[in-house]
Amino acid sequence: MNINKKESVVIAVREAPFRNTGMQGINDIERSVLEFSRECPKAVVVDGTVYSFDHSFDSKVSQEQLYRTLIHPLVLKALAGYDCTAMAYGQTGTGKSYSMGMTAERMSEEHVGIVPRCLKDILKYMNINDQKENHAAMGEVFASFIEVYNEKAYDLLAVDVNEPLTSRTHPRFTGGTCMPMKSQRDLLQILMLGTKNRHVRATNMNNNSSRSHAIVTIHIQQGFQHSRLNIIDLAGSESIRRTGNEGIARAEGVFINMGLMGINKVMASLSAGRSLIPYPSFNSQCSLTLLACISPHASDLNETLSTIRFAKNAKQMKITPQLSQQIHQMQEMHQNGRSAQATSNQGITQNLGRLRPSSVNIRRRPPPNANPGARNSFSTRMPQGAQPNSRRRARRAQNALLSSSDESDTGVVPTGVISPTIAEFLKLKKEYEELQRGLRELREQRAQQEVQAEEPPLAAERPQPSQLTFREFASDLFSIAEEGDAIPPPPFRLFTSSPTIYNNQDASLLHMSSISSAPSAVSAEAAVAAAEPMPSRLSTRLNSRHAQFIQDITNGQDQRPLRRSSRIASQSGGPPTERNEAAERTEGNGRAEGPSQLRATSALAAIGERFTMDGTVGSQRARLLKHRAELLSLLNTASVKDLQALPKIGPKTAMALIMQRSVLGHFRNWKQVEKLPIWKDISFSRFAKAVCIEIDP
Ligand SMILES: Nc1ncnc2c1ncn2[C@@H]1O[C@H](COP(=O)(O)OP(=O)(O)OP(=O)(O)O)[C@@H](O)[C@H]1O
Repeated sequence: MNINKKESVVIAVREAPFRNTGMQGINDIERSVLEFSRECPKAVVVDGTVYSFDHSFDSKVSQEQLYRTLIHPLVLKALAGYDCTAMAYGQTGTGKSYSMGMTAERMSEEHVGIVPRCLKDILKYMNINDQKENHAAMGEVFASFIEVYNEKAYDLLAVDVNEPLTSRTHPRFTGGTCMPMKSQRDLLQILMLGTKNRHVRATNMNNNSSRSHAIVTIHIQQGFQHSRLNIIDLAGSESIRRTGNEGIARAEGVFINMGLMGINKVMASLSAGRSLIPYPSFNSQCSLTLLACISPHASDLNETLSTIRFAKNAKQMKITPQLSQQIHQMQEMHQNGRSAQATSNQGITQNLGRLRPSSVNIRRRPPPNANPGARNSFSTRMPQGAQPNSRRRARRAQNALLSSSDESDTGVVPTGVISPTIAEFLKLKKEYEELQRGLRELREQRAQQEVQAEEPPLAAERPQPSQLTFREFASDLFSIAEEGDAIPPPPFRLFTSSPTIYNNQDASLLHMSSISSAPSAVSAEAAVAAAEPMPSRLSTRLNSRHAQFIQDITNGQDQRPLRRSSRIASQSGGPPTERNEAAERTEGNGRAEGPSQLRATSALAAIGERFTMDGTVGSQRARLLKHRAELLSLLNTASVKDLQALPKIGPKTAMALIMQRSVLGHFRNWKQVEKLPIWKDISFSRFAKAVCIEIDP
């Protein structure tokens, strides 16, 4: 059986009888706004306008005639293996439930609706009955009954429908309890159970108004073929103003209208040619027959016109019916990634009697090797304007990063590392730059001295302590001893959380350099010992001058005059500042230590530190690693604005960094940072140089 596209969507209108208003004779007075003509059986005239459909039925049409004309062809399609849907749409009280035959009331044959008639024919065609052993049966038939109430799906055949766990299911409900059907009695049972459980309420417009959308699905199992016939009784669209509903009924009305709006959207999608629709009974492969129920009342004209519009739009839907077997095979292919050939026919059989997956709810599978924890992160919105290519590149890079399990990088953030603030970092960076400059000058000076020096005997060359002032010594080393200038702190100590390096006696610094901050505690041996591992590139002369100077300071033989400020400080006995404390410490020598001496001490510390570093690669490396770890910690905590304060980091890079950080959780090591795709415009090495992490110990 081949179905052409035109036959796949069939639209019909049916006129409802006049409502019983309770007012005697009113129906005799009121004229219908609908006109039907025998000459044009497909047309209906609404308020003077002609609308044409596949079928139009006036109020006198019988249930049997309606079924034979409209639904019987659909039954034949279902028996041929196609999924089909018959749906009633329209204003409340216009006979949708009556037409569909959803009620279990005992009624005369003429009033029997579509569902029982469909089942009767299907059982007959399949040679199924409950009298015989069904040896001659061509297959099996099952039925399910579900409702969608307030946007939630309920299995009306569940034992206790009010039990939330058994009745409430996923919104994209695609199946339900399937009962085997062998006779009309079986159907009556499920209709009784279903209608008993279904939400119905008396309203101004209908004494028995359905408050939910109901779906009876007849499953036809013929060998390997499994097709479905969905019969849908939609709740009626209602104007809250006209129904006068309040409370729960009003809320129900809102949900009903929302659900109908959803159907409108699906219809619009199908009209636009989209094929991925997440509804099993309303999709691009499922043949559809729509029965639009309209009211003859002039007072309902707006609702009638709205229903007519809905029916006209429904005709625009692009549906390409496919054999349900093909659909299931496609579904299996998509869901399991297996070939259609491998699809187990047994699986289809097993699906019956329990929830059956949607035949078209195909979702793209995530990449098999994707990190499950990070999968959600990929759905994180990319910055606006990001091109698909850049998104792809970013994803690739992220995958690479996530799959990299290299934890061996020495920049791993140690626990307890305090991240410096951006302000601190920038200050430290400035200090670092000054230090670099100072060291550069020092190297140049040393080079000059080495060229000039003719290596005289040490004893003769070494000046007397009294002859060597701090200024002379410091100028030898740093050329920065001008009063008020900062003394450069030692390298690699800068990038810690403590920015107070200038003109302060940093205890830890001195400790690290093996020289105590108190001159009295600096022994000549310690100083000489600190000076001993003098690097070969320092001249011997410089080395000896340094050692001599340390000894002079230790012995209090420095003859430099005190500065006025220091004298005042020591005399006033004011609050003990660091400087005053230092001054007090020198009381034993009868002299207070002034700023020059403090600078000297700092300079000593710097020199000692440097010597130690030159002599001990391990400590230098440790400081560098600490700096790197701290900076990495900073990258893990700073805001976009703060990150932009870093050198080489603009708004785009900062934003990208934050995004990558949110994807990864945090940067585990510098290798991860280096591999980020954000370094396209500026190379990572330039950034590393700018933030001083490229220094290799
Ligand atoms: N063609 C018809 N012949 C005889 N009675 C009808 C016909 N259409 C509807 N009725 C009667 O009208 C009343 C309302 O019909 P029905 O409950 O089917 O409306 P509905 O559109 O399903 O309303 P709702 O959307 O509120 O559920 C019922 O009592 C029904 O028996």
